[in-house]
Amino acid sequence: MQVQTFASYEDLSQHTAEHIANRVRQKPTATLCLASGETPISTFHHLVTLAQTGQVDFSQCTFIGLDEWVGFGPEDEGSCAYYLFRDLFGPLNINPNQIHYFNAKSIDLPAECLRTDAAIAERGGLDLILVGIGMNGHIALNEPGTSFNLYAHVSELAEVTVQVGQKYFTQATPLSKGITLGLRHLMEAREVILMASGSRKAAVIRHALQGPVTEDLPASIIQQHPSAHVWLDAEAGTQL
Ligand SMILES: N[C@@H]1[C@@H](O)[C@H](O)[C@@H](COP(=O)(O)O)O[C@@H]1O
Repeated sequence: MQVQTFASYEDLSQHTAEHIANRVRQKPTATLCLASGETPISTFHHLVTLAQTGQVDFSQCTFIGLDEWVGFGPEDEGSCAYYLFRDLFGPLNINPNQIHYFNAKSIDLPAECLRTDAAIAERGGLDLILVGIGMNGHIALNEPGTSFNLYAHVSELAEVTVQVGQKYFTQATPLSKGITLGLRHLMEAREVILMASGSRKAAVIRHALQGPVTEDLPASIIQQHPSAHVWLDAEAGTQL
């Protein structure tokens, strides 16, 4: 695990975008899984600029969705997919057949999980997964207590996740479950980037990186990944 702290959120975002672009230059058919949430937004803007100025080409990549609130889809403001389409897939003109995203409105969510597991396996695994970290140490929607051995699954959201998740919506929105890639996908990905920004993430980053590896703190598993980068801005790194 390589940990690096950048002076600012901008520096963190630019570095992350350059790294992802480099990987795509090396492997234009890469299978990528990129988190939504606030943290990677500026990274996405940099990626769009790099693509629009001809410095990288995503037209042969496959994008796998990381997670979604059950009952929500790309057309719903506040969903995970909504932000990805708004900030990345839309501006990059990604062809829908390059995107594999959970249908979190499906009446058969276990089948959605199997479909997603199969999509990843068919492509030979994830080349790169970019994740954020929740206030309780969740990764994607793998909440504390989730087995490290799961592939895609439906999760019961923790109370803090429901509360913090309101920031993505313009009005109070009841959330109870998520559909998410599992930590086994994270561990099997060829490369992992965990990004964190802001002082509110400093304590959970310290616990995840310097505490025991435990299912009680899902992000701690990153300590065991052979090719993991943890990239922070100065505020998120203050407790290390
Ligand atoms: N489901 C998302 C995660 O995929 C995200 O990475 C994390 C951090 O979000 P943010 O970047 O907004 O802090 O929590 C959310 O609940």
